[in-house]
Amino acid sequence: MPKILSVKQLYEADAATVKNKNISFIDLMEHVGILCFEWIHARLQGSQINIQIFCGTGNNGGDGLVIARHLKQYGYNVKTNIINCGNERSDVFLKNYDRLKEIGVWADMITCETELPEISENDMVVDAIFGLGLSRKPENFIKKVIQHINASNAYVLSIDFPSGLFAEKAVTDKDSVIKAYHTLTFQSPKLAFLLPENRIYTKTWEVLEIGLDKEYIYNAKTSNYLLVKEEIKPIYRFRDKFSHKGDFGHSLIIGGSFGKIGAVSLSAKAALTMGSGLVTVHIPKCGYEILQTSIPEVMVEVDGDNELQNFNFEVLPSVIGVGMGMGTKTTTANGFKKFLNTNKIPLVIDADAINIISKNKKLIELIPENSVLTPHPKEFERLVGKWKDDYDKLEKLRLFAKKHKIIVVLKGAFTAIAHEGELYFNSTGNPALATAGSGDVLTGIITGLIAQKYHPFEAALLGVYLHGKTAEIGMETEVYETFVASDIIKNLSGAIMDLFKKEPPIAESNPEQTTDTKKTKNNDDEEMYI
Ligand SMILES: NC(=O)C1=CN([C@@H]2O[C@H](COP(=O)(O)OP(=O)(O)OC[C@H]3O[C@@H](n4cnc5c(N)ncnc54)[C@H](OP(=O)(O)O)[C@@H]3O)[C@@H](O)[C@H]2O)[C@@H](O)CC1
Ligand SMILES: Nc1ncnc2c1ncn2[C@@H]1O[C@H](COP(=O)(O)OP(=O)(O)O)[C@@H](O)[C@H]1O
Ligand SMILES: [K+]
Repeated sequence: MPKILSVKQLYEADAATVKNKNISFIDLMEHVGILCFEWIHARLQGSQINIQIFCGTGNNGGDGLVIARHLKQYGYNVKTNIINCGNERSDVFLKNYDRLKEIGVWADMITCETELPEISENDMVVDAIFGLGLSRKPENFIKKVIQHINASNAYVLSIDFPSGLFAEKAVTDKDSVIKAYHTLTFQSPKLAFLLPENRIYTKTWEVLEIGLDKEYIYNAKTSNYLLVKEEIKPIYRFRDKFSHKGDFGHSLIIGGSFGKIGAVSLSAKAALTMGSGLVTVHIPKCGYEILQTSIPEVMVEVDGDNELQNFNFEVLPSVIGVGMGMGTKTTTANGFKKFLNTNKIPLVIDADAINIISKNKKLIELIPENSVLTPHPKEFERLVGKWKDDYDKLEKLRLFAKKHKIIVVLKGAFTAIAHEGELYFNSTGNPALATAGSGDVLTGIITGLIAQKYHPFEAALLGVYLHGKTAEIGMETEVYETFVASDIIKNLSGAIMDLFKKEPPIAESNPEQTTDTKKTKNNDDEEMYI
C-alpha cells in the first residue's frame, strides 16, 4: 500500500538511495528535474509561452534550476529567478547554478521587492522556492514574492510542495503559501494534500515515483496510507460455482422516518447490489408500501407509525446497518438505546444513529467491537468535539477508533478509514459524490460486504474504494451535477470490473535511466496548461 512518508523519512530515503544505489545526490536531482521537465514538455509540446521559474536556494531551488536548463535546451522561453531566501545555498543548488551558466544562462537574482519580475496571466510559473525543507512560515520579502505569484493569475506548477505549505503542520498565514494549479510531488503522497483546509494551495497533485531506495521504503514505519487499486484487488472475493444465497449473509437495514424512507431504500438497494444474499429493512409503517414496491427483492418489517420505536426485528441478520433517515426523536432514541444494550450483531452505524450516540456518549461503550461508523465531518465533530485543525482532527480520528476498537470511516474528498491506530486515505471519487443519499449508499455497500463475511475493516476499505470509483466511471458519460446517489448503485458493477481491467504496463523509475515515470494521480480532471 503506498505509504505516506514523513519529511524525516523522505530525507532518510534520499540518503539511503545515494548510499545503496551508488548514485550521487546531484545525479538524483538531475533525474528528478528531468522527470519534471518531461512532464512539462509533454504538455507544452514546444509552445513558445513564457515560463518563469522561481527558485529558492535549497534543493527545491536546485530542482528548479535543472528544470530551467532542460527547458532552455529544448528551446523554451525560460526566465529563471533566484530568490535570496537566506544565507544558505545548498551544494547541489550551487552546482546546478554553474551548470546553467555553462549553457549560457544567467539567472536573475532577486533580492528585494522592487526587483520582482512582471508575471503575465499567460505565463507559466514553476514554483521551486521551498519544498520539504520549509522550516518556518515565509515572511517579509519572500512572502511578497509568494503574494506576487498568487496575484498574477498565471498557471502555477509547484515542485514537490506549493512553497510555504508545511508537510506536517497547519498553515498559520494563508497569504504566505503559493496557490498552485498543480503540484508534482516526489515519491510519496503528502498528508498535507489530503486535508480539506489545504485545498486552496493545490487544485490537483500527482506523485512522481523518483526511484528512491525500495528497501528503505519497504521497511519505513508509518501509520498513514493511500488506498489504491493494487491493495484493494486482493480483498475482493470471487464466488464459488456452487455457492447459494445463504453463503452471502443477511443484511438488516434499520432506519427511515416519515419523509425519509428514501435513505433506507438507497442503503437497502446498495446492500443488495453489493451482493448481500438477503436484505431486510426495519422501518416505520409509513414506508411499507414504498419499500415493497420500489425494491421487490427486499423484505420489510415495520415498527411505529412515522418513526421507529422498538427495534424489535424478527430476522436473525449477519450484520445491521443503522441510522439512515432515522431521525433523533425521543421515542426513536430510546428504542435505539434499548437495542444497543442487548445487541451483539456487528453494526454499520451512520447518520442519526451517530447523532443519538453523540448526545449520550456512554452509548459508545455498547458498540460491538469491529463495528463500522461512517460519519461525515459534522457528525464526527458531534462525536468527538471540535478540532484545532485538520491534523488534530486526524489524531482524534485515530485515537477514537483505536480506543473503542471500531473502524471509523470519516467521509470526505479523501475519506479516511481509521483502524487500530492507522489511517487509510481513499484515492477514488470526485465531487459528483457530493449529492443527497451518497452516504446512505456507502453504508449499504459496507453492510452488504460484511454480510458476505468480509472482515469489517476490509469491507470499509473495499466499500469506500468502490463507492468512489463509481463516480469516476460516471464521469465517462455524465457531469458532476447530473450524477445522483442511485447512479452509484448502478455503477457498482463497473467499479468491480475496473479492479480487474488490464492497465498498460507502467515502467519503473530508475534514477540512472531518466526516461521512465511512474505516477500516482489524485484525480483525472487535472487542468492542462494548454
Ligand atoms: N527525497 C526527495 O524527495 C528529493 C528531494 N529533492 C528536492 O529537495 C527539496 C528539499 O530540499 P532542502 O532540504 O534543501 O529544502 P528546501 O525546501 O529547498 O528549503 C530549504 C531552504 O529554504 C530555507 N527556508 C526554509 N523555510 C524558510 C522560510 N520560511 N523563509 C526563508 N527561508 C526558508 C532554508 O533555510 P534555513 O531554514 O536553513 O534557514 C534552506 O535554505 C525537496 O522538496 C525536493 O524539491 C530532490 O532534488 C531529490 C530527491
Ligand atoms: N468532493 C468529493 N470527492 C469525493 N468524494 C466525495 C466528495 N464529496 C462527498 N464525497 C463522498 O460522498 C459521500 C457523502 O456522504 P454524506 O455526506 O453522508 O451524504 P448523505 O448524507 O447525503 O448521504 C461520502 O462517501 C463522501 O466521501
Ligand atoms: K515548491
